[in-house]
Amino acid sequence: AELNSDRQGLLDFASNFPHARRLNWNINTSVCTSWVGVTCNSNGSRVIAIRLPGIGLIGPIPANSIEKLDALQVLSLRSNGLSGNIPSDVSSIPSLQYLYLQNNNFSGVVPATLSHKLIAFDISFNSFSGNIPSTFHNLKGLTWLNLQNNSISGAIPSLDFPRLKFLNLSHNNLSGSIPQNLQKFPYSSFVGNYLLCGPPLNHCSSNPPSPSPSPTYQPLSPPVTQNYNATPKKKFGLGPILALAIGASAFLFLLVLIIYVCCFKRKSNAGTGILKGKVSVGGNEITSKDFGSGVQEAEKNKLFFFDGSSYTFDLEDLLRASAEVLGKGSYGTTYKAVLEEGTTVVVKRLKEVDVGKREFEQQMEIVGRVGQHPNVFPLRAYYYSKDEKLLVYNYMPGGSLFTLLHGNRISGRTPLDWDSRMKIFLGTAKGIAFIHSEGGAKFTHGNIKASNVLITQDLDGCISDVGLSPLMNSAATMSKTTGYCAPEVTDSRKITQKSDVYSFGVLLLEMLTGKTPLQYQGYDNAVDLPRWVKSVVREEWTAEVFEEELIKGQHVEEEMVQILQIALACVTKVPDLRPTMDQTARMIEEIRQPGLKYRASSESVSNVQTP
Ligand SMILES: Nc1ncnc2c1ncn2[C@@H]1O[C@H](COP(=O)(O)OP(=O)(O)OP(=O)(O)O)[C@@H](O)[C@H]1O
Repeated sequence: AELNSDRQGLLDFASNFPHARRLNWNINTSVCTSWVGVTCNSNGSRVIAIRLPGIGLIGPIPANSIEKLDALQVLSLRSNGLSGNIPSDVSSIPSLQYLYLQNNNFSGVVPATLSHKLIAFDISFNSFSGNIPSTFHNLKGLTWLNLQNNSISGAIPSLDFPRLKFLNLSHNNLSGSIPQNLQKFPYSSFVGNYLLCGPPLNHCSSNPPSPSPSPTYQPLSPPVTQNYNATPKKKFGLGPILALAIGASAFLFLLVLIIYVCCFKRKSNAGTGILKGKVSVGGNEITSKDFGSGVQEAEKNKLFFFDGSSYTFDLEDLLRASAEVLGKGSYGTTYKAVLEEGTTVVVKRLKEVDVGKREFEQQMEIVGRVGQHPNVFPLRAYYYSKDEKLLVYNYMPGGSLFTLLHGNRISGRTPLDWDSRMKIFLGTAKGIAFIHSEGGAKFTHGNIKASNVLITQDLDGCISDVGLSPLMNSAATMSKTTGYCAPEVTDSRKITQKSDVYSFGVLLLEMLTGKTPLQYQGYDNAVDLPRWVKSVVREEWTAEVFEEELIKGQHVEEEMVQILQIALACVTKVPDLRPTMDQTARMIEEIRQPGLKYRASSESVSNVQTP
């Protein structure tokens, strides 16, 4: 019954807009699966999000329509031609968390009745007037508030937004001093309010600035009473009048220049979104082929989110985000993208995908399932079109194991201690073992390496890029994995669970030696890390294998030797002699918990020469 009421609300809304026919909201199709821009909860019983950005809706929001959707969490109607007031029954839907109405023609006063659950509220670039209501006080969870470019006047109330991360009140008619608790926001949050003062704008002077204040202007101190009769009136000569005229013209010229510069800046800022083709590399903005270029206009809402993802942005939000290139890997380019509402995600733009839509979607379904293990990095959303394939992940501020191991050394920071390494050995092994248990125990990873082990907040290892190798052109995927690649894998079709075990063995050696596995030249003319380690061990120089800093640690040598044995078992040349990933994980676990009494049944471990 509730879904019926949601459906009716949507139909009542659409009935007001001739363009809405394009939405394909057909009474005979399923609201949750077929209606464009509509998202339901996981059991399909309620509509929780409406995202209709830039689809040409013109006119007022009809009464008695959207307010019927009383489980709605996201309402995005931005970049349309909507006008009139925002019905208070809509803005106060109790479950509403994200309200995006920017870039429309709304007018009237800023809505005072808002859902207490609001996290983001954006009504920028409209024609709202009136004051900022003091009822905003109730919005304790607000992280994003954008009221820029309206005609809002009056003083800024001293609002307490404990979670606010983004604030923009610029280009309104606000006046008075900026409340202290908002002074931490930048100049750009307040600029363009000529009667506003105090940090980060100019300090407030005791005389209210001219021109004369608006009716709601509240002077900071009582106005200075002027006794006009007290001073004798002076007659001005031609000189001062000329000076005044020149001064006034110079001021006008300056004003025009400032307005021009502001407009120009706004235009160029609008181009920093990924869709606009500007991304930054190492902090420098560059123009590059953007990852939105293959997105068709009609497909902008087809971002597929996995269950458990708390993100509420749509594809257009993503494409407008400002982006920074994190790196170019064998599967494509990876971007860190910061969305308008402040969320940071990672977007992988796949190149050379070798499969059709159906196969891609089937693989994504498995990837979604595998991502439920704590040591497997979950995919949050994906987009597929003929020309563009995008994958969305959480951003991990801890970076990858590669940076932790090798980046730290470059920057002179303390190397990873042994306990942390043990935790990462075990976590990563468990993650890969879980991957191998999926897909009828036939699933593989195919690209295990240090940059694909992301580091969680509690310093655990989480294996990323899961399930991508079967999607890719086989030659392309092998280009960057040579140092980790098992000798039998000549192209990606030859990837097996045992070749993953080999790569994991290389990863263990990398963490023991502190050396990168690629093209290592060393003893015995060895060219890769496993061969180098084996040659050193054969010469009974075992201690030389370990990273110097590790040797300094106390009582860990025995554990290090045990891990070395496991690593060498994993990099055994003959695939069948390598342990399984599950066995490997359990062997690592047993080092710290001998009570488990696990012994690998494989002869592989006993084959390894004890160092
Ligand atoms: N979710 C994430 N959070 C933080 N950093 C990430 C994330 N995903 C990837 N990275 C980092 O971004 C960089 C580029 O990643 P990408 O996966 O494109 O390349 P790669 O791991 O070097 O190669 P490959 O494509 O073969 O996996 C790597 O340093 C990687 O560790």
